[in-house]
Amino acid sequence: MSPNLDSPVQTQMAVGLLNGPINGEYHGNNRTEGKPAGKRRIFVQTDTGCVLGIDLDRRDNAHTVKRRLQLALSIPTDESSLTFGDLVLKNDLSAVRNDSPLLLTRNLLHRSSSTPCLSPTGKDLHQRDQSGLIEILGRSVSFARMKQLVKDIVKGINIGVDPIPVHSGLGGAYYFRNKIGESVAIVKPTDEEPFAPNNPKGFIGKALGQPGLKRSVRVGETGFREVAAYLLDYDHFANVPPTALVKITHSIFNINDGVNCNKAHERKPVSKIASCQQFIRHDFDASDHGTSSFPVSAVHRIGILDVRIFNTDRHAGNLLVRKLDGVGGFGQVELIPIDHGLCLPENLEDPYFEWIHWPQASIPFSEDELEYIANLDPLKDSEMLRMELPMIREACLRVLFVCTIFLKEAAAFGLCLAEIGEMMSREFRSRDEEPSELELICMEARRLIVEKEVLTSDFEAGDEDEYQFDIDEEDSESTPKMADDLMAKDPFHFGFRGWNGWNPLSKLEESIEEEESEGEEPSKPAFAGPSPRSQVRTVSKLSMSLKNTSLSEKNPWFQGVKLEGSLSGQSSGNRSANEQLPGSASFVKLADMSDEEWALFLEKFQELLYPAFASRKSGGVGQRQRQRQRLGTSCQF
Ligand SMILES: Nc1ncnc2c1ncn2[C@@H]1O[C@H](COP(=O)(O)OP(=O)(O)OP(=O)(O)O)[C@@H](O)[C@H]1O
Repeated sequence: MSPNLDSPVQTQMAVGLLNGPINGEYHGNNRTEGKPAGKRRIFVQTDTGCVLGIDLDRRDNAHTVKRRLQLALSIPTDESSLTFGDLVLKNDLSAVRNDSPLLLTRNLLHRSSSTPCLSPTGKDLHQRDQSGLIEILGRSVSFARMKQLVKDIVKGINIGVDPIPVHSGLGGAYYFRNKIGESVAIVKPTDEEPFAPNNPKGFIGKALGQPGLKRSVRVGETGFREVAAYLLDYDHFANVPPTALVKITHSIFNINDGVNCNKAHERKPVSKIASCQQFIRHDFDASDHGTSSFPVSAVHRIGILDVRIFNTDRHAGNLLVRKLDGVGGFGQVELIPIDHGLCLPENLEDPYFEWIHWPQASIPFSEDELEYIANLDPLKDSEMLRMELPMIREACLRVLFVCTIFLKEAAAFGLCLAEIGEMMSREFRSRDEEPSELELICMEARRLIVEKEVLTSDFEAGDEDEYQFDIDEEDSESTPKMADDLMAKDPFHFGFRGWNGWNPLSKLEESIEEEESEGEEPSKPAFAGPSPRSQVRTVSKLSMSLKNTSLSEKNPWFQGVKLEGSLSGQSSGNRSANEQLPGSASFVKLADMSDEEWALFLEKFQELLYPAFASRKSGGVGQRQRQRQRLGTSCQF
């Protein structure tokens, strides 16, 4: 078959397991144990959703994989890129582990959201597919429960119990059942997410890997986030149902024909990468019921998880409620958090915490909760996720890092869940979205490290006079053109320099004394290292003051930056998969810092927290009473 990427292909065949060029051997489900050293099996998903299993041996590299895909899918090797999380695989495949899902994207000229999902060619591929109906991708001990679940589903499928499509929600989802017809799992294929090519509900138009419903979460990447939330929920603290990433084959799944997105009429078994979560019997969700019966501890535990993972989609529909009356619960209920596909975004944006105004969230954390929070270790969390979900992007892990530190310090300081959630949430003033206090702290930390770098390099070069001259020139003679140039060079630095002669520090100095005498003596900071209080008070007050100032009013450049997304759209000489995400309306980017800058950033970030919390506490009542004009950004429709 000659390559014709624009022709509609109406049918989709089951996954082909492409063996090595010289009769590579496949070892069924006994993957790692049965394989000779160096053998791995990977799953390659095209940007239109098609999934192919490929056995690799030591000699394979990205080029040989693409060659084999070219034979199967007729995509010329020079017109496609193979990516694995952040990595564009040029040649070396050593970072790719057994059972990893890779993404094959066609280069722009040949990529179109209307391009159909190409079928693997050749009947023998189909016939050689020896992989099981459902295979768990990953080997965490946390998936033990999932193994039994998979067995139950396979038994159901084998005796002809069909899955049931889920009608609610925007994405494709299916209840898979056991042999007696009970729903035991909800399966959400990654290529049926909102906007993904095979979405069954009409929300299509993007290829896998492009920004999705939330701009900081790419299409096709919600599945591993669901798993990340489960894996991070140590000790089942927040009650996230067991969840795993699976490769699953069934004819129920949806394939759009790629031209006008009609469903293919002929249903054939098709393989998908999907999240698979245990089905939890429940009575209603939190949107159907008053929240007063919700246990304080359940709200706290879910809130703690949401803060750690920066959940942008905790709407009431994503909290299942189960009555405990049957077992002597007397009106008590259990909460089950679901749908974590929009957590761990690649940038800080606006989270959505439904619980933020529930009275439970204003009750102080219990001793147990404080102990759980104190024991959280973002370094360990990141290592664990890298190990279990190797496709996870570093940008997501940095968000996890920042949020976990923020939570730990805030809880140790004595803030309650509602206060923490509010500090992480953006506000809308005069129809402008403004950065959250958390974002302002991050922006300030970035500014400080840039400033430190500039000072260090200038000090080393011994040209203090010249530096002073530069500053003066910037301050007095900035024009839009110059501002663009400066932003391109150093957006954070410039963004917080005095604007149009207005120096926020002069205002701030006046209020420091007042506030100190008014406020209670705050508790000790939880972070180790030198007390940052005196050093950082001024800069932190700058952030807090900015929070109470309309940024776009004071700083015309700021608004421009936000609209253009320049803050998040920097590029570097090194091409990485990360760069494919276009600048979004984020105020601060974490992913573009080098390791050294990141370490410095975390140090500055931590230093800035204590004064920020103190400021929050001292102005807390007024702040909380202020009417917050929040526009819902959850994804519930
Ligand atoms: N683990 C579960 N157990 C039982 N029911 C579930 C579970 N997960 C999801 N559901 C049900 O399936 C519905 C759709 O699931 P979910 O909200 O996760 O899908 P979605 O497409 O991501 O939805 P949304 O567009 O609201 O984000 C839910 O409203 C809920 O009723």
